[in-house]
Amino acid sequence: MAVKIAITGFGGRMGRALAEAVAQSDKAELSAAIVRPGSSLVGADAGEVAGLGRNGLAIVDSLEQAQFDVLIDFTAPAATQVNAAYCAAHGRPIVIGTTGFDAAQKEELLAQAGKVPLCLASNFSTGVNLCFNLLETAARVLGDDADIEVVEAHHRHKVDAPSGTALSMGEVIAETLGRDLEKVAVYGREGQTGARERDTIGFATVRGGDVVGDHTVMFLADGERVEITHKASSRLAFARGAVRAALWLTGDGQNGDRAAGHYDMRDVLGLKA
Ligand SMILES: NC(=O)C1=CN([C@@H]2O[C@H](COP(=O)(O)OP(=O)(O)OC[C@H]3O[C@@H](n4cnc5c(N)ncnc54)[C@H](OP(=O)(O)O)[C@@H]3O)[C@@H](O)[C@H]2O)C=CC1
Ligand SMILES: O=C(O)C1=N[C@H](C(=O)O)C[C@H](O)C1
Repeated sequence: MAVKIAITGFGGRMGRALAEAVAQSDKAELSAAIVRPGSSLVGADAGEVAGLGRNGLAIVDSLEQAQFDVLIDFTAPAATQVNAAYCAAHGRPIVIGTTGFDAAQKEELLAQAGKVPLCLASNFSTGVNLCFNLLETAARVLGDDADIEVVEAHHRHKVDAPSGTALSMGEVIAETLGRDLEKVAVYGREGQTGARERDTIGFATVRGGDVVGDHTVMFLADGERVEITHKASSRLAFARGAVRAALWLTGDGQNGDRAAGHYDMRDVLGLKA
């Protein structure tokens, strides 16, 4: 039996990409498409809204009206909090791609992982998760001799900065080097900054056009530099990863749900040592 997937933020860029990724999977089916309460999309055909052709599923505006085995949520921090609490109260696994949480929001969100399996990742593409492992190696080999800078570029509509992925890259590097990212991060530079301090990790943000998501980490040493770059050219790269995570959380609908807990995409891909 196909795993029943519900998607919140259905009318958004990722909501539509997720619908396409679910349609491409032979192990999953779209069972609910949820939008903001009162949205003009309520009652519209989900397949048509996603550009996939009519599928007979009417869009709804609350999780109470949805039947599902697992929820995929790419919305905004406040909405994700509410949706995760609903899943925890109703024993449903949840995949979360939303970025831009502050520390308190993240702590509250992760408390739900005590009740249900929860997969939270700033980036669900296979390539970025591979990059996290490459960054660990690069940091181990070069980190003490190199200045480390993270540069990211995204489309003009993105509302949070730096991107969740850039922050995750910084966290992976800082953890590998035994540094505390909160203390060493430098977010943009302007004016009389003084010379660069060796242990800092810099972040630079570019916003514009239709860039799906570019990330480069530079390890800048004396006489040489290494750059690790990922460029997404389609949101399907994220959406397919999120569907894979949803199937993984439910044991592909065959083996029952995973144990309650906090997972990420590197768990799903088996990329953790
Ligand atoms: N982890 C990953 O791999 C990726 C993560 N992202 C993240 O996913 C999130 C969404 O990105 P994207 O699809 O581009 O953004 P969009 O703005 O296109 O979509 C967000 C959707 O969430 C809905 N939404 C926002 N707030 C609420 C609310 N309070 N209640 C109900 N619905 C709400 C919006 O509804 P409405 O239109 O009515 O406002 C919209 O449909 C971002 O945080 C982004 O950073 C994006 C790509 C990949
Ligand atoms: O908002 C986006 O578009 C993206 N957000 C994620 C992030 O903040 O890292 C992932 C991806 O880069 C696209």
